[in-house]
Amino acid sequence: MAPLMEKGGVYKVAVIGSGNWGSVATKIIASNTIKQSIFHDDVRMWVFEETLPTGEKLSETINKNHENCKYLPGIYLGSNVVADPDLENTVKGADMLVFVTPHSYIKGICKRLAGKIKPEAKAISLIKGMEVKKEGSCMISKLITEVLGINCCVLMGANIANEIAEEKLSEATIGYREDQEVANRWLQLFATPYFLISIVEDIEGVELCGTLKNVVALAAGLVDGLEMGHNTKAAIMRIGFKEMRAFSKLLFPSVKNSTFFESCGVADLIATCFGGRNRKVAEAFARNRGKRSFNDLEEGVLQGQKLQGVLTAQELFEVLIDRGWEDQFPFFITVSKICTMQLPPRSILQCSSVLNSTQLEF
Ligand SMILES: NC(=O)c1ccc[n+]([C@@H]2O[C@H](COP(=O)([O-])OP(=O)(O)OC[C@H]3O[C@@H](n4cnc5c(N)ncnc54)[C@H](O)[C@@H]3O)[C@@H](O)[C@H]2O)c1
Ligand SMILES: O=P(O)(O)OC[C@H](O)CO
Repeated sequence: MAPLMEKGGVYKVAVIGSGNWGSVATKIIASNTIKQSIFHDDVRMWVFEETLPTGEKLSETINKNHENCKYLPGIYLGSNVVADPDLENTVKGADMLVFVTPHSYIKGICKRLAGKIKPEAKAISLIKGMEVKKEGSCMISKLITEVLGINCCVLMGANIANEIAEEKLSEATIGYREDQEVANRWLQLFATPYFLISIVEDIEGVELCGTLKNVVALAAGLVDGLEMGHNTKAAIMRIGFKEMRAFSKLLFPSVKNSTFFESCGVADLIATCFGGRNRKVAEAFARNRGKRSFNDLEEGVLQGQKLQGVLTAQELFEVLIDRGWEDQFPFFITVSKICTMQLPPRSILQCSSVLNSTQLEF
């Protein structure tokens, strides 16, 4: 008998990650795999195992109740979701790999998976972050491709996970390089009547939008904590958006202006600056006058969920210094120095007037 893949048949999907967005992404995917014959019904989801206060293992409760009671309580994931604490077993035989972990863990995960996945498998990254190496910065999709030797698209957008879990209308953007057929298959896996997706051939642009908006969201949260009001917040968002675009285009001249007007760009910036976790923790940081560290606040405010913006701000700082670009990005530099407590939260207001006076155009 011919293998299933050759008769146009069944793509097996694995999700690597089971946090807040990881669980929602799995719920969406599981609702689609069961409806579409090109996908294998079951979706295997890797769980970074932990023991709950009840003494039960998280993966066991997910499989028993079809709900992630720690990272997405109260939401039915689907009976075809199989939680698996064994990373290698999760990806065994999978044709489509969805990566959705905090960005700090992805390199270690990929190294563990090297040589253990199907060579013809395809990947997509939902991870908003980047990696900084001695040789320069590296997007997560590139890291996945380099370590695993497979094609990797990205999916980013104005996607506050808890709202999509309740099936409230949202949009997202898939970024791809060259192979549109693969991007279309990802669209088929993710699109639902409440999750509308567009596809753009600008992987770096899409991924940098998703990554850099977390730094702007920290600034928006600082402004909220300082009780500066809507006009100041809008000014901060505008300046941050400008630096997002300038940085992206300096790093990758191929990045398209139009990408910034997709869901991954301006829409995600707005959603995150009003409803995201980076904003929330930065607000708490400013209210504490910068006396409690982000690490300390993250634990208390997010209870196991992870901030991406603080690490990204530090990574961005390293890139800017390394390339000698610091004078062109006073906003990013200031946010990173506030995060490391070298500057007080109020400095965010001074850096915006500096930037306005420089009138840099990109
Ligand atoms: N939550 C959202 O609304 C949202 C929306 C869009 C994109 N994202 C992005 O998705 C990615 C994943 O975020 P999330 O919200 O799913 O996660 P999360 O922040 O809710 O949860 C953290 C996850 O990290 C896991 N973890 C903890 N220690 C670990 C370790 N040592 N190794 C591996 N995993 C470990 C935890 O088990 C948990 O699954 C991030 O890049 C985030 O920016 C999140
Ligand atoms: O909660 P945040 O700040 O990690 O942002 C969540 C998503 O990225 C919004 O699209």
